[in-house]
Amino acid sequence: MPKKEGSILIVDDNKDLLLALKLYLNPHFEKIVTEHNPNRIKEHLSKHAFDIVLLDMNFKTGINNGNEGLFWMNEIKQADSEMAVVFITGYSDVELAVRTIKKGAADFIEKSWDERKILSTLLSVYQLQKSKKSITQLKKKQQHLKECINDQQDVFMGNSEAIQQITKVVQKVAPTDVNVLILGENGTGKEVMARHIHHLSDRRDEIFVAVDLGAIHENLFESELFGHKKGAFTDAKEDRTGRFELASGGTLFLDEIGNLSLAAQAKLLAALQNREITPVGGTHPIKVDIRLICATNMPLEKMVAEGSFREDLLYRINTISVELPSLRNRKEDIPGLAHFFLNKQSDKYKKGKMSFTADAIELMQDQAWPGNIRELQHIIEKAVILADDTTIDKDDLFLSVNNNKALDENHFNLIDHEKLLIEKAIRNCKGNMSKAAKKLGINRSTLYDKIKKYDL
Ligand SMILES: Nc1ncnc2c1ncn2[C@@H]1O[C@H](COP(=O)(O)OP(=O)(O)OP(=O)(O)O)[C@@H](O)[C@H]1O
Repeated sequence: MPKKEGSILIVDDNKDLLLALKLYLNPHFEKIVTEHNPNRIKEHLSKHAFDIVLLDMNFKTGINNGNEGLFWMNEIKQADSEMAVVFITGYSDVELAVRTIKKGAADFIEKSWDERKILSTLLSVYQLQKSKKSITQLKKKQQHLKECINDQQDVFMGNSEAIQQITKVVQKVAPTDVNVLILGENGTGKEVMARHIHHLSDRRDEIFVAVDLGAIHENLFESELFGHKKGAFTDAKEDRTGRFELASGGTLFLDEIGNLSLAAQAKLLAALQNREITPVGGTHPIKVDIRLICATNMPLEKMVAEGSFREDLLYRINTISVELPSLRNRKEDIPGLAHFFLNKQSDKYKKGKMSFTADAIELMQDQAWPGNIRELQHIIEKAVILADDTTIDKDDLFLSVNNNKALDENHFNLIDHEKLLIEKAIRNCKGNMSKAAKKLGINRSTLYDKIKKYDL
């Protein structure tokens, strides 16, 4: 016996018919409520979430124009516009039936008492109703996801020369459908930039799907990206939609593209060239319409020269490429970013209005930030959590002076670099001068001479 599901309210003035229908339908539906008085329909609807109302067309004897049924259907639709109403009519009146369906009825059944037909009509209306409900639910979820995407647009881009240049390019490129490759060190905001491009594009109301290719096992690459059919391999317990299909209509963001094996690169290239994918175990290809944005922190051109990245794939993904600067190369943006994170975190941890001292800002601008914006964000979050009052000074950042301190890429003064290296070695060796000297490749007395000379 199949699982009983679905609930029906049956409204008819003929009590014998109500009883007969209830007995007959009982094994097939989870809940059946019968009512002979149409005035009580709304009361029933307010008490229970029905899937279908099975409604008599004519209640008053002698009148069979169906108007009464249409009146009650309107009442039902006012209470619940999505409710499926199926009419019961004693008169084989096709015109009337068509009129009811035009007005919003899901279907109609005749009182001719063809049991199988009644059941099959109700079951198919129920299935349709179930699908409609899940579509409504999916739309709500999609709306929620879009709102989350918009939330993530809460970013601080910055005013540095480098960022202004990039913003100009991005504004031109975003509304087109061209593929974009975003380069940059870890934590420089590649995903944030990809979302920003999506947000500025004509696809902004569609989905943005991000895939971290570095986190996908080689064996699962195809199934993850192109989907699979139930039974295609041992663990394929049911059909699965791949990320390409999921992103169709919207933007697909492939992060860490430099991590793909050559075999996976070939499969990806074929999908991008044909703009279609075939799920693992599937028999026919599915068209996909995606805007592709890729990102990596790896030197793809060098990898092409070495043979570990396909040149044709690189050409396909980098119609336009954007290189995000490291944080140490956009120091002018550090105060803005720091304040942006400070406001966000102080709101999150309900710390009230907080501020930095000038020394704290200076210290942050002096750091190397190997983890870039992500690291800055973490440091500020930690400082906000641990702060005793609303002002964050340099000591509250828990960054030791000169820790991670970096010199600008264009700083070529040898002495400055030597000083920095000596400090770093001493710190690394926790003050053990013999070890530090060994690390630096000099003897202990030379190290002391240099410490004295540079007043370290
Ligand atoms: N412009 C920005 N404004 C605000 N926050 C940002 C900005 N750029 C990056 N972030 C924050 O920094 C963190 C890292 O950003 P994101 O994940 O985009 O970097 P990524 O370059 O893609 O990193 P990875 O190379 O590790 O994948 C995120 O928490 C993000 O919210």
